[in-house]
Parts: sequence; structure tokens; C-alpha cells
Amino acid sequence: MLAIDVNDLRKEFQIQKTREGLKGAIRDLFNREYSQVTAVKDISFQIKKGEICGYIGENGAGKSTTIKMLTGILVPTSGSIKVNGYIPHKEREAFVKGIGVVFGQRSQLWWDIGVIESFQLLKKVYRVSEAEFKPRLSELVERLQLSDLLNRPVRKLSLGQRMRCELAASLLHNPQILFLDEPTIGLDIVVKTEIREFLKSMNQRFETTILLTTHDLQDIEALCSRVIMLDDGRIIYDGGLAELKEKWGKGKDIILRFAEAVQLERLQELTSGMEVHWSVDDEWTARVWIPQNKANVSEVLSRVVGVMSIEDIQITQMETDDIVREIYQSGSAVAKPTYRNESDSGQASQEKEVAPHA
Ligand SMILES: Nc1ncnc2c1ncn2[C@@H]1O[C@H](COP(=O)(O)OP(=O)(O)OP(=O)(O)O)[C@@H](O)[C@H]1O
Repeated sequence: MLAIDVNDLRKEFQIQKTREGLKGAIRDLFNREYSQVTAVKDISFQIKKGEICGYIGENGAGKSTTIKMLTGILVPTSGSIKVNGYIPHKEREAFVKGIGVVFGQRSQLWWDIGVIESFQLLKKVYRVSEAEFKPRLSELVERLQLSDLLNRPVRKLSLGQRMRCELAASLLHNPQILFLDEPTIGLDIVVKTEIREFLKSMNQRFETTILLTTHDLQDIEALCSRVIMLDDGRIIYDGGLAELKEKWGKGKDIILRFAEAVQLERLQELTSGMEVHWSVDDEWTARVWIPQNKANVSEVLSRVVGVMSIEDIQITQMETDDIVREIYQSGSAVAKPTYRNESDSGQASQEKEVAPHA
């Protein structure tokens, strides 16, 4: 069964242009000018029940906008969405009972009241019976180590403590699908690891489907068997993490430390005609990325070694972070989309958002 079914999904934002100065402000009052940003451009993907899928992309790629449409917070411009069989923005009441949402940057808990009181309110919002609520809460309290936090107001919690409470809050009604938007942002490595372990076990025990946006590729490594990669509102990769590494991870990254100061242009000049990519870490250190089948390590080194004196050489295989960076830099796994004439700077959106459990 499909947990999430998205077809030709598109989201355009109308944004109001603001003209400069008093004259501009007055003109704006009478004659508003709008421009358009297309955040999500006709994307399609399907996610099966029980899958954990990473949804990644650079800033502004359209990840949050997609999650907001999938959770019914925003209405799509066109295309279709079915989540758990429901159309999120239309069948809200039935729909929200089956989903949990965590926005790392925004709290669903009430700031000034005790955590447990927020949980009680959410129990009412989701109409969870006492019989279901009690065991569920005690399990979440135990698994996420919340017992000391329950009576504290949310504003007094550290970020890591709050995030553990947010996760519990999103799971109180035992949703089949969990949407996580940057759940580990700003957390230290210990809390990140705890949260990853917790999500993995939830997924294994309850077959909870998880769609996760993150900039932390360790989250992806730890949790996701599949990744969907977005660039400028379009999907540029959808497949297994292993295949992504297989396809793109072939090549070598060499770090060279020179005995003298080095310049990027000089290195590029030495390897001119070769398909390699140089970058400079500091005055004495440079790195070169050599894609497989494009050049080989000894060829690149031989061009440099005879000319410059080198103190140290380190050769590494690509990690997931590097692979993703490489894909972004090269445009995409498929064709690079062309930018339409759209801009969003200094402009106010007309869009209204609905709270997930409103
Ligand atoms: N309410 C809005 N009104 C106007 N434009 C918006 C609105 N929300 C998002 N956008 C624009 O849509 C594009 C995609 O934004 P979105 O927040 O979905 O990206 P993202 O991939 O989540 O980025 P990040 O990693 O920075 O959170 C951006 O150009 C953004 O400025």
C-alpha cells in the first residue's frame, strides 16, 4: 500500500513587490505589483508504507514547501497528493489523525505551560482515548527520557530536550506517517544519535512511514534506504542511497599539502585539459576531485609533483556529503533545469498557512 502518492505537484507563490521610498509605498497602495515564485515544479513520487525516505536539497530547493503541502498546511497550485489515502488540505480532520509532524524550527508545543499539559491538549486535539494515551505516553517518556521534563514549561527546555518532547508530541496519537522537517538541526551529536535510534526503532516496531528533510547527511546514512533529491523545485534523484553512492561515489579526493604557498589558478593550469576539480583549503593546502574514468591519480600527481614541492598527500574515497555536494555542483543527476524569470527578494508572500493540527 502507498503511504504517500504525489503526482505532478506544483506550488507557485504570488509575492507582492515593494517599491522603494514613500512614493513607492503610496504607489503600492493603489497599484500592487506581483511576481511569482515556483517553489515546487510538477514533481511526482510514491512512498510505500514502512519506508524511511530522506528528502534533501540545498536551501530554497522546495523541501519545506513540499512537506507543508503533504501535511495540508499549504494548498497546491496543481497536481495531486494522497497521504494515507486522504487529500491533505481537503479531508483535514480525518487526515491529521494519521500523521505526525515535527518542524525542527518551529514548535507544536505551547511555550508557557508544562510539557505534560501540552501533551494533554494534543490528546484532546487528536481525540486519543485515555486507554490508548496512558501506555503510549509512558512508553514515549521512557524511550525519550522525558520524565524530568514533563512538568517544565517548554520555554525552559534546552533545544535537545525540546526536540525529544516534540517527537513525543508528534507520536502521541500513534500516526502511521511521520513528517520530519530538520529534526536534528542544532542538536549535539549525542542527542542526534539518540533521536536517530529512536526513529529507527519506531519504524521497525510500528512500520511507521517517515519522510525526513535534513541538511545533515548523517541522518540520511543512519536512517534512510531511499533519498529523493530536489534542486530548484524539481526531483533530480530518487533512489537508494547505495545506488547514489555507487553512481556518484566513484572517484577520488586528494588533499595535497605544499611546502610553499599555492594558488588555485596555478594548479588548474598544471592540470589543464584534465576533467578534475581543484579547490583550495588554505594557503598551503589544496584538494582535487578526480572523477573515475576521467583522469587517474598518478597522471594528476605527475603533473604537480615535478613542479611544486609537496609535504603530504592524502587520498580519500567520497563520503555521502561529498557525493551530494558533487551532484549539486554539477547541476543534477539528470538534466539541469532552466531557471524561469522568478525572484523572491524583498517581497511579501500572500500565502496563508494552516497549523498542522488546526
Ligand atoms: N510563503 C512563501 N511565500 C513566498 N515564497 C516562498 C514561501 N515559502 C517558500 N517560498 C520560496 O519557495 C522556494 C522554496 O522554499 P522552501 O522553504 O520550500 O525551500 P527548502 O528546500 O525547504 O529550503 P531550506 O533548506 O532553506 O529550508 C524558495 O525560493 C522560497 O523563498
